[in-house]
Amino acid sequence: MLKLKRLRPSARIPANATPGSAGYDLCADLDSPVTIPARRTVKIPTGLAMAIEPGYAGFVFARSGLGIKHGIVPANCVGVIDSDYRGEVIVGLYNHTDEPFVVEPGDRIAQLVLLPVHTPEIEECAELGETSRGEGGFGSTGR
Ligand SMILES: O=c1ccn([C@H]2C[C@H](O)[C@@H](COP(=O)(O)OP(=O)(O)OP(=O)(O)O)O2)c(=O)[nH]1
Repeated sequence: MLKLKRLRPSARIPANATPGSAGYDLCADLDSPVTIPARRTVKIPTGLAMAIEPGYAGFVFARSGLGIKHGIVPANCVGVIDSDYRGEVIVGLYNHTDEPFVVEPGDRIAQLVLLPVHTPEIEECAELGETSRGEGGFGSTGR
């Protein structure tokens, strides 16, 4: 169960996920349209707070239409919503284009994906254990 709390009556509770869908749409909780200037970030409120079950976290991803067609994506790439966070979920949207972009009240601005997270105790050590990859990375296997 994902517990959601409306912080304002206008906030939109996302529809339940359908089989096969990974994300819950997050909507802009605005009184009036907000403009994201070119190459700028604007924090868009969702009007929602949530209690994610311990052992999980929420990840705020771009919607592909908004990102690919309009260049509007979360400024922090992917927002992380901690399970103990009880404040409002905010989506910082960045406008990658040279034109202003208008967000209308109720627009679906991002999607929330809930994923299990592993948070083991940290152990500092001198040896990490051998692997066939070793330190190879950053294109070491070619294109
Ligand atoms: O896109 C985002 C990212 C985060 N948050 C909220 C939920 C999250 O649990 C909290 C803290 O986020 P994060 O840990 O990424 O922030 P920080 O910059 O490390 O600050 P803090 O010191 O508050 O952890 O802010 C959002 O509402 N939207």
